[in-house]
Amino acid sequence: MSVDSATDELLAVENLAVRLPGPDGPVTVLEDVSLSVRRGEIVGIAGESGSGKSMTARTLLDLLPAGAEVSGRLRFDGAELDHRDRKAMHAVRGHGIAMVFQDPTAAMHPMLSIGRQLTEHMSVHLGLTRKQAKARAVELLEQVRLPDPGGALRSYPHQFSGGQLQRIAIASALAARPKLLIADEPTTALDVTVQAGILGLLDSLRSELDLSVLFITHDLGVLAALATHTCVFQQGRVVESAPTADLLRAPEHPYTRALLAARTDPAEVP
Ligand SMILES: Nc1ncnc2c1ncn2[C@@H]1O[C@H](COP(=O)(O)OP(=O)(O)OP(=O)(O)O)[C@@H](O)[C@H]1O
Repeated sequence: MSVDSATDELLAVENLAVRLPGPDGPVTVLEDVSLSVRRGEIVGIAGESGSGKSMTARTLLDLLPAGAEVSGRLRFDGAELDHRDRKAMHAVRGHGIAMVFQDPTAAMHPMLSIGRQLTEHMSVHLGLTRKQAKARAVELLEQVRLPDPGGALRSYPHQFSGGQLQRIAIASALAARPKLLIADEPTTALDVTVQAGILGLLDSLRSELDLSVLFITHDLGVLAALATHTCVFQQGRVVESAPTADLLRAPEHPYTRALLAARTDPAEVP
């Protein structure tokens, strides 16, 4: 590996295994998972429901259920991460890695204005004054191309469309200037055109902020124009890992081929 590619690395996961307690003893949910993300790169994680995509994200964010057994190596931003070191994991979760989910309202309070949600979060976690937090909130909403950021701060979640709410959730996730954004099916609940807007936004943020993105999806096709590299998960393992263009053009693993074949072309739906 050249020096350049070594310093370029933001995240490296090596031989990660996760076991969760079950009624009949520990259940393996991840086995021998390895992947890496460079700075300013979007990497896709694809696989069916239950394949371990979210568990991988939850391991990185230290959000595993109590009693989880984790083994393997995690390296983030040049430092070895010890998943047993709660303080170090907490620091990474707070500042280095942020997450957006399929349902943007999941992390929002329906009765609080967008401004209050964004600024309170920043006052508590980043120690900003009210004025600083408001200025930062406007800046964040501009970054996610939400029209009229000032007006948006005075509005409530129900006044926005699903796509706009997802932009606000992304703005909130960017508040602490994370280096890695984990996006777990962020466009699955959206119309196709709105979906394209969010994908375009993530790619712009990637280049403007040198942000890395781990994009989780069950739809391999979404990754075509977005992710440079894709890992395909099946039953808690990475069965194929390749540059996205190669993987889509010539999938090697039968499971990847099946995933591609299972894609529904909207034009074919009667
Ligand atoms: N709290 C839990 N305790 C035990 N097993 C769990 C728990 N949560 C998830 N699992 C199991 O872990 C495996 C991986 O689940 P995971 O949520 O990572 O899948 P996924 O690929 O993200 O699926 P989806 O697209 O539905 O979110 C599944 O077999 C699931 O049943």
